[in-house]
Amino acid sequence: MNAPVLEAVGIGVRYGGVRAVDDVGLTLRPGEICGLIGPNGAGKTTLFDALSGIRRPHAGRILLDGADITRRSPVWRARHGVRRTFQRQQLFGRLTVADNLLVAQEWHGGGGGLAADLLAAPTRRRYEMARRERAAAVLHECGLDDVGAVYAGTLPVGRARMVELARAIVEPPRVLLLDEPTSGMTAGGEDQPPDGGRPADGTGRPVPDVRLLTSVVRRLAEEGAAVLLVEHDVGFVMDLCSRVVVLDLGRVLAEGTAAEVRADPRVRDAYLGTATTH
Ligand SMILES: Nc1ncnc2c1ncn2[C@@H]1O[C@H](COP(=O)(O)OP(=O)(O)OP(=O)(O)O)[C@@H](O)[C@H]1O
Repeated sequence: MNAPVLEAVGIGVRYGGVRAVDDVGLTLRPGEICGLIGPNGAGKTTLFDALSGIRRPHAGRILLDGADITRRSPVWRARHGVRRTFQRQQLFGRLTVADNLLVAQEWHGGGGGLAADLLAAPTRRRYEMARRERAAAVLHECGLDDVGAVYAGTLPVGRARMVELARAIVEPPRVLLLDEPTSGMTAGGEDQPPDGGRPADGTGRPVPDVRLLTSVVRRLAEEGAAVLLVEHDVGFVMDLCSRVVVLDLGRVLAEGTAAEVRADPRVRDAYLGTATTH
């Protein structure tokens, strides 16, 4: 088994008296897609906040390639390949979709930063072209060809979520944390009218966002990224994830393959009885 890329050991996060995350351990290996499920308030987003550096845990350590990054900033983590999307979108609404990706490339180091600015003009142009090609390829893969010039704030929720994903992966991630990525996305069928530039399936209809998302996540994992996703759609999680971790009241209630977790009576009692199972 390959070495973990990201490890969380004994993580604890409190809000005043509330133990939102309590002694949680988690290991992510390159190439795996891991689901994080649990009832509302279980601590999933709080754990994401700790892993991505937005919230400092009061207990525990977070390791990237075995090195302690617990005190590193969110920007440092993003630059080192730990990327996330948010439950409530955080796009730059007054920038175009293409510019949202451009800004992410600068933040994530793909722009070359000051080093690129100081290089001779031909080298700088090569950087610039490579960067634009990567952005165009990711926009295409995410079904966003037709909205590159559109202001991100004007997009419907599902497509804005795809832009968030595109922004997180425009420079290749090592760890990708997706917080409820399918919420607001079309699953396909009659609710999704054809529109120009989007990839079409065999029937000529555009490929639904959820299917695009699935294929992007699988491609990233095949290329060695570790993916952790929070999702209330249990059917989606069970289909996509090789491993599932169940949180309840801030603690890990169960962990295993999708089949193991589904069969666990404690998980059924705490969560699956009430969850969405498409
Ligand atoms: N900013 C905050 N201040 C105080 N308490 C908070 C805050 N954010 C979350 N909590 C509490 O921490 C606990 C964990 O919340 P969290 O949002 O991490 O759960 P979750 O599993 O992501 O829930 P959901 O599925 O509803 O998004 C809950 O009891 C919640 O009320």
